[in-house]
Amino acid sequence: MVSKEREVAIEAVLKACKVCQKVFNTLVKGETVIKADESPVTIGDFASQAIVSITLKKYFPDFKLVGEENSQALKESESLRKRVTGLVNSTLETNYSEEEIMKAIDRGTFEGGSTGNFWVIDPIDGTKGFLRGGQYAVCLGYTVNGEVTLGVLGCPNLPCNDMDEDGPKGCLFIGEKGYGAFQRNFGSEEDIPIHVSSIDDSAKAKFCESFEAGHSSHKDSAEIAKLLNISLPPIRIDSQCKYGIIARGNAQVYLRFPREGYIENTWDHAAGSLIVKEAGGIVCDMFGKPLDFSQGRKLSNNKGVIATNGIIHSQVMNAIKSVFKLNNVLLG
Ligand SMILES: Nc1ncnc2c1ncn2[C@@H]1O[C@H](COP(=O)(O)O)[C@@H](O)[C@H]1OP(=O)(O)O
Ligand SMILES: [Mg+2]
Repeated sequence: MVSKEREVAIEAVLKACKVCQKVFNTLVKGETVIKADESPVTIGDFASQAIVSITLKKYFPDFKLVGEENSQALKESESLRKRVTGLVNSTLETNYSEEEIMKAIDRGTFEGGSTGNFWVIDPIDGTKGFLRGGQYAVCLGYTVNGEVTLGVLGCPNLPCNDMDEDGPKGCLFIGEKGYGAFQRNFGSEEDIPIHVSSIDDSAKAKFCESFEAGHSSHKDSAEIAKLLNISLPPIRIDSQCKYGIIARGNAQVYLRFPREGYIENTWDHAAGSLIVKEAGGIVCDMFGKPLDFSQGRKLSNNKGVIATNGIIHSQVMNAIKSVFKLNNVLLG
């Protein structure tokens, strides 16, 4: 059974990916002088969130949305407002006013929490990857009583087949609680079931982590990889695409160790973590606690993120424990 939410989420994410690709092709490539407050990524973020919000409203008029963006910057800048409005209208072939676009973006100010149904959107996850022409994702999750039940990731630059850079690119990952995980390539209507890797020997495993060392300690993950006898170099890519490559078996371990004090946002993990779980993997924080999406806009009960194929999960958690004990970090 395919839920209405799932079909709507796919439509919303595909349209948002379209606007992101348009922004990249016309602004990132073409624009040489960019004002700080009107960077392509800012414009793309707002346009993507507006498109997702407008699409959700079409089918679910009372929807609630936890989104990364709000319209404050658009209220303060007429030219930003005009550009975002123009982009949304040209992509959707509509004629929304600037006020309607800002209202759509501001649907994303919902606080989330442990009760009721709401959507969670990261309009462009991996902004640095987006600007580099690397990996980024449009990430849409659906939460029921504090638990993610649906996740769709749109990954416009991700190779469709393994990590084959020479083949076709652009795919969706779809996960629905109890129904498994799927990949749908851009331009196709076929949902291909995906599953985590069956590798049971950590020495043969591949791990992935943030491209940006500032987002996750590369030093700690290298120590953990050494303990696990992982010899292959890490796959470093931006965004929730990392969850996608774990879910389809290109890597077995995703390690995320942010700096002390950093609390993750729910929109950075909602969709991807469900997709890995539905593909047969395990997702938790660095202490082994499940990610708790009932705490509002932040994962305030968690620290770091670990995703594995499940089979080598306990080995990975043991290696994490010993590395952080060695480094005198208090483990819960
Ligand atoms: N210091 C940080 N530590 C961990 N994650 C961060 C940090 N700063 C930003 N992020 C978030 O990490 C996500 C991208 O992570 P990755 O490294 O996996 O690509 C982004 O959503 C980004 O948030 P933002 O969307 O506000 O830029
Ligand atoms: Mg993000």
